[in-house]
This record gives sequence, structure tokens and C-alpha cells, in this order.
Amino acid sequence: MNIQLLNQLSAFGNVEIPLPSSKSESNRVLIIDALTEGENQISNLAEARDTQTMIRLLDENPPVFDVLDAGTTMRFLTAFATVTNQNKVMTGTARMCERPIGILVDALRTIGGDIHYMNKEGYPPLAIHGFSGQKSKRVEVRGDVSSQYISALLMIAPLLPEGLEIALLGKVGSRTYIEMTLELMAQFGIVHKWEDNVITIPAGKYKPTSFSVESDWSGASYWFSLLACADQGSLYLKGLKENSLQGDSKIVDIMDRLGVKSEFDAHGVHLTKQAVKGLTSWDFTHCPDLAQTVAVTCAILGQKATFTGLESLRIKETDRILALQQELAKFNAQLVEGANEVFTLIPSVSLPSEVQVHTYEDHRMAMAFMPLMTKTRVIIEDPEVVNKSYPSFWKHVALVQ
Ligand SMILES: O=C(O)C1=C[C@@H](OP(=O)(O)O)[C@@H](O)[C@H](O)C1
Ligand SMILES: C=C(OP(=O)(O)O)C(=O)O
Repeated sequence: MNIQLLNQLSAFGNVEIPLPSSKSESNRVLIIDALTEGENQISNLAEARDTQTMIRLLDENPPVFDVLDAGTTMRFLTAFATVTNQNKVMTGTARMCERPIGILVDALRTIGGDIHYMNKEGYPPLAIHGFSGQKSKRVEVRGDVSSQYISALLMIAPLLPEGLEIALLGKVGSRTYIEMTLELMAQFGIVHKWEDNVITIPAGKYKPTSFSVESDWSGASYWFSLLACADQGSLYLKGLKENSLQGDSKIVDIMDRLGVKSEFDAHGVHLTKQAVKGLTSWDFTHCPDLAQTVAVTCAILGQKATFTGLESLRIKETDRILALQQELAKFNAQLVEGANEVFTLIPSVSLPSEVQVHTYEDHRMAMAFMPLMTKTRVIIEDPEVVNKSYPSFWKHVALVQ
């Protein structure tokens, strides 16, 4: 196991961070591209392993699609392989085979897909045996487990002869990711209607277009956190837009409360320090990937806060609630579960002189705990885990050190 030692760092000058491209945007655009007749001009695709895996599988088209640990790649390619009538095995890491996919498989079977579970009902690996023609133009999909099932169905919907109506059942989480999918589809010529809980996509063809992927707001969140925790400094984050397709741009509002001022120009955003206004509560239902960043920031800054909307964290790269609880405890902070899924973040009272962070095969555990280096010596276990979304992360950390 590799270990990376970070020096204590409480202040830095004005540093420009190049930022990686968004893997969420990239993986959607790659599926749309694969479904477009004609040539798209796509630039700035993510270096993220999740995106590079998607590119490789689409290019090489092997009989087994091994997505490794990439959730979007698993869900989007399952829908893609089904409606393009392929025979395919869908698999991934041991953890990927613990992440549920039954809701998507049920919906694809309703539409006409022939899909079998190879091991455990409701989970990868899957055997896809093609598509026997459209059997239904309506599916009902629970909205509270993963929005990725809904995005996967939306992107393949125009290919279906009768289009598709997706009725969302119950609470809808990660709604901003569904909106991102619909907005991208619109840029490639596919219109939709979203009335009450039903999204309707007519049959149609994606139109060749040119599209440049924006920088990654989830990856940007760690830099906001670093500045919030530092005594002094300023940062310029390149390639971010104020009006983003990415819901994680909400980090601007969260960090405004935690002492970071954001000013946009044509090429990115300038971050400077301002007085802490205080963050007492936040609902992460629509920005789950920010939860680790914000929990660690509050723990370091002494901000007691209540967090809701964390339910989906348990089925991501690891059980992120448990992972946070265990690692926060190492510097005397707590994430306490109360009634009705309300969590209280109790900040650190005293910091040890060194903290060794276990990363649970989760890129966001490694990146979220990096800002602790403003206060104490930090050892991050398995630093390469960041490759899933942000391979150049440690190179960028070296820019501020
Ligand atoms: O569609 C996407 O690109 C994503 C949706 C979210 O997942 P859930 O919908 O499962 O919350 C998010 O956590 C993930 O990192 C990326
Ligand atoms: C949850 C994540 O990704 P995925 O679900 O696509 O594996 C993530 O990047 O934090």
C-alpha cells in the first residue's frame, strides 16, 4: 500500500489550479456520441479512469464490459448495450458487484431487454442478451436509489421506436444529474417534457454537434475546502462556469458560508478568503458527492452542522457514512446519526500531530481529507485511488505546497 505524506501547510500564495474535466458530462456525451449517426466534435473529455474506461469499452467493444469501479459507466453501458441489441457481460470490481442495479434492469426488461443476473439477483454481473423490440413505452422507476438509472434510460429513449415515458416514483435524489442529462440531450437535438413526475422523450435522432466538456465541480470542491481551512491564500480554478450543468457548483453557496468568496471571469473562478458566516445545516440530496468535502471542512473549521440527504452515500464507492465516521474520529470529530436520517457533524476539539487517513477504495475519501494538511501532518493511504475521477490531483496539490 502506498502512502503519501503531506507537509503541514496553513498559507499559500495565489495559485492557479488547472482542474480536470467533468467525468459526469464526459460519460454522458460519450454515450450520446455512440448513439449519434454522424460525427460530433467533442473536446476536453475527462482524464478520469471512469471516462477512459468508457472510451476504451466503446472503442474496443469486447464481449465483457468490465467497468472497474465506475457507477455511471456500468449503468449507462447496460442501457446502451441492451437497446443496441448486443450480447454482453457487464461486470466490475467486487464493490461494483455490491452496488444495486435491479431498478435499471427491471425498467430495461419492461422495455424489451433480455437481461439475466449471473450471480446475485439485483446486482452485477449481468448477462445482456439483446433487445427483442419495444414492448412498452412507459416505465416506472424509483427515484430515491440512484439517478444514474434514470439518466441511463433517458439517453437511450430517443432510439426506441415509440420514445419513452419515465414515471419517477417517490422521492427523487440527485435531481441535478437528471437535469444535466436532459440539458445535454437538448444540446444534441433531443427535446423532452417533464410534467409532475413524468419525463417524456419522443423517438428521434441525436444531431451531430460540437461540445466542450466543462471542468469538474466535484473536483473543484476540494480546493474550496483547502482555502476555507487555510489561514491565508487565494486560488484560481480554471475552466469553471457560473451557470454550470453540474449541480456540484452548489459548492459556491456552501463555501460562501464557510469563508470562501467566489468571483467568476470568462475562464474560471477566483477564490479568496472572507469572514465565516456559518453553516448550520445542509441538505445533500441533490449534491451527494459534496458531502465528504463539506463534512471534513466543518470538522476542521469548528462548525457544528446538521446534514440531511446522505442516504445514497451508503451505496457509493464505499459506505461513505461509515468511512467518514471512522476517519473523522481520528481527529476527534464525529458524524452522529440521529432520528429520520438527520446527521450531526460535531467538529474536532483537538487535533493530533499526525493523522493517517484510510481511503476505502474511494477517491473522495482521499481528496476530502487533503485540506487537513492545513492543520496537521496527514498521511493518505492508497493515494492512487484518486485516479477514478482526478488522476492529476496530487500533482495539483504540489502546486500549493
Ligand atoms: O450521473 C452522474 O454522473 C452521477 C450521479 C450521482 O450518483 P447517484 O445518482 O447514484 O446519486 C453521483 O453521486 C455520481 O458521482 C455521478
Ligand atoms: C459516486 C461516484 O461515482 P459513480 O457512482 O459513478 O461510481 C463519485 O464519483 O463520487
